[in-house]
Order: sequence, then C-alpha cells, then structure tokens
Amino acid sequence: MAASMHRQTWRQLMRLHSQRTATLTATARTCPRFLPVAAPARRSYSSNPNPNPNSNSNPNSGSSSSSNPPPPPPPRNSGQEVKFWPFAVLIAIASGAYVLLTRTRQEMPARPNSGASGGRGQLLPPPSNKPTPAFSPRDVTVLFVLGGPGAGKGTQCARLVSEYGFTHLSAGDLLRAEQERPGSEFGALIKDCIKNGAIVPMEVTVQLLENAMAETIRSAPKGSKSAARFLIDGFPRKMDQALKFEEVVCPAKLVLFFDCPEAEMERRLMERGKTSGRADDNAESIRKRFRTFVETSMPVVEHYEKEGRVIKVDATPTPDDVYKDTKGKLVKFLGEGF
Ligand SMILES: Nc1ncnc2c1ncn2[C@@H]1O[C@H](COP(=O)(O)OP(=O)(O)OP(=O)(O)O)[C@@H](O)[C@H]1O
Ligand SMILES: O=c1ccn([C@@H]2O[C@H](COP(=O)(O)O)[C@@H](O)[C@H]2O)c(=O)[nH]1
Repeated sequence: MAASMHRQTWRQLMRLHSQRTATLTATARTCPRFLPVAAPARRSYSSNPNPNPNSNSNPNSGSSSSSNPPPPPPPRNSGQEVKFWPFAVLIAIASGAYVLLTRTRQEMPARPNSGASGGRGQLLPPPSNKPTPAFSPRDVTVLFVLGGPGAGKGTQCARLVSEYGFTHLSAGDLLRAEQERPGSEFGALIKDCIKNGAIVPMEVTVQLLENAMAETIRSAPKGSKSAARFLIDGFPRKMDQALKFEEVVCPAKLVLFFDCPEAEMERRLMERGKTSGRADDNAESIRKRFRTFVETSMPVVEHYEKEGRVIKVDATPTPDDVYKDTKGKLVKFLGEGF
C-alpha cells in the first residue's frame, strides 16, 4: 500500500516536471533571450502545476476520493511566491562593488617602471638597460691591439710598455693562466678552444680582463701613470666581446691594428713553435686560427675602422721599423708623449 502510494507520488512529480520543461522550451523558442535566465520561469513554480490556484482542472487534484493517492508533498516554497527582492539587492550590491573597484583601478598610478604610460600617477623614468662601465675612460685609457696570429702584437706591446709605461694585458695569456689555474671550471673549455683556434665565450675573457685591470689599479702605487693605461692585446676577437667590454668594463680609446700577410705570420709562428711550447703553434692549429681571424676577428677591425678608431700599421718590416711606425702614428693620434 505504502509502496503503491510512493509510486503514484513519483508519477505525479514526473508529469509535473515534463509540463514545466515543455513550458520553458516553448518560451525559449519564441523568446530565446529568456533561455539563460532561469529565474522568471520560477515565478510560476508552485506546488500546484495549475497556474490558477482555484481551478480544479488537474485530474490528480480536487475532490479526492479514497482511490486517489494524496497529493505529492509540496516543494519547500509551497504556497508562497519565490521572493526575488533579495536577489535584486544582491545583484545591485555586486554591481556597485564592481563599478567602485573599476574606478579605483583606473585612478591608481601605473606600477613604477612598468613602462606603461597610462594612469595619472607620476612615473619613474624607465630603467636604462645599459650598465655603467666599471672604469671611466676619463680615468683609464684602453688601447685594443689587434692583428692576425703571429703579426707581432706581443712584440710591439713589450716595446710600448718599456718606453711609455703602459700595462700590457694579453687576453691569450690570461686565458692560458686560467686554463692552468687549479680548480678552474673553464680549464677544459679554454684548452679545447685554444687548440682549435676557437673563441672562448666572451663572459670568461671579459671577466678575466676586468679582474686583471682592477687588480692592476688596486695594487699600483698611488698616482702611478701606467696603472691606468692598458694595452689589451689580442682582444676583442669577436664583435660580442667588443660590445660587451666597452659596455661593462671600459670604452676603448683606439685600436692598434698590425697588418701582416698570412704567409709571413705562418713563417713566424712555425719558427716560434720550435721553442714556445704553445699547443696552438702547429700547422693544423695555425690554419684554424687564420680562419677564425678572417671570419670572426676582421669584422671587429672593420667595425672600429668605420668609427674612425683604428690605427693601422704594416707589420711586415723588422720589429724596429714596425715600432717606429707605430710610435709615429700614436703621436699623431694621441699627441706627443701619449
Ligand atoms: N716584425 C717582425 N719580424 C719578424 N719576426 C717578428 C716580428 N715581430 C715579431 N716577430 C716574431 O714572430 C713571432 C710572433 O710574434 P708575436 O708573439 O709578437 O706575435 P703575436 O701577434 O703576439 O702572436 P699571437 O697572436 O700568436 O700571440 C715571435 O717569435 C716574434 O719574435
Ligand atoms: O679574446 C680572446 C683571445 C684569445 N682567445 C683564444 O686564445 C688563443 C690564443 O690567443 P693569442 O692572442 O694568440 O695568445 C686564441 O687562438 C683563442 O683560442 C680567445 O678565445 N679569446
């Protein structure tokens, strides 16, 4: 008996549900914009599927007889219209809060240094991406010394040091020292690059040079003239090194370029290789070094030539003659006693 009543109740509920769905679908078809808004449909939702509460047209309602099951239990809002004003109030509060928030955001100054120009706050200037060089060219003079392998850079630097009191820093020597330094994490990399005439990643070489310059200046007697004048030999050999060094270490005053034919350089290097003990003074390494020089280092010389910062010296004559020429050109460029 109880089970049969239960089944009846479910049947009624199901009928009710299909009627309601049919009404909603019909409304949506004729007025699609109602579709997403569920609330209006609820307005007619009452315990009685008949919109007219007095009507008795529902076959399952009205004069109940003992054969008819009792009406289904009313939904929770039975006998009451669903109250919409609380929703309206909630929506109004939420909208108000949203508008307020939007206005406040518009009035906030843009985040400093964000690059945004919107907002009414005072913006800080955008940060400069250019770092300040470690040494100012007002206090420190840097001359780059370039030329092919064996052109005689080291030979001429030694003479300038003894006559004019420059500090000579050879990038190759610094790399070889780093390669031999116990515990160096770059030892193997440097060794491999030198043997193959390849360029060591610029970060390593630029840092070694900066450290050497700082150490020279730090340990020099007060007022020492040579401590602040550097001949940077065999560097920069690649454009990225040139740009990086001038950006973070010190802008160079000029480039001293020793120009020498390959055949002469090869002859000198093969001769030097008899006693130098250098891993790259052999025919195979020399060939690779020449190639790197032409492809990677000459563009650096050309870059500085375009800027009018190159002093070119013919490096074929004897060391004495090359030196005479070098001095004369430096005097012209930098002045007597440079
Ligand atoms: N003008 C010259 N005439 C003849 N031999 C020279 C001359 N200048 C230098 N040399 C000799 O050539 C060899 C290479 O010279 P140096 O070491 O000065 O060249 P480098 O350009 O510094 O070479 P690297 O780039 O390999 O370090 C040395 O043995 C040196 O004595
Ligand atoms: O800036 C540099 C300078 C040098 N190297 C490497 O060292 C060797 C030897 O240089 P030398 O000037 O002839 O002593 C060179 O062939 C390069 O492999 C470098 O990587 N970066």
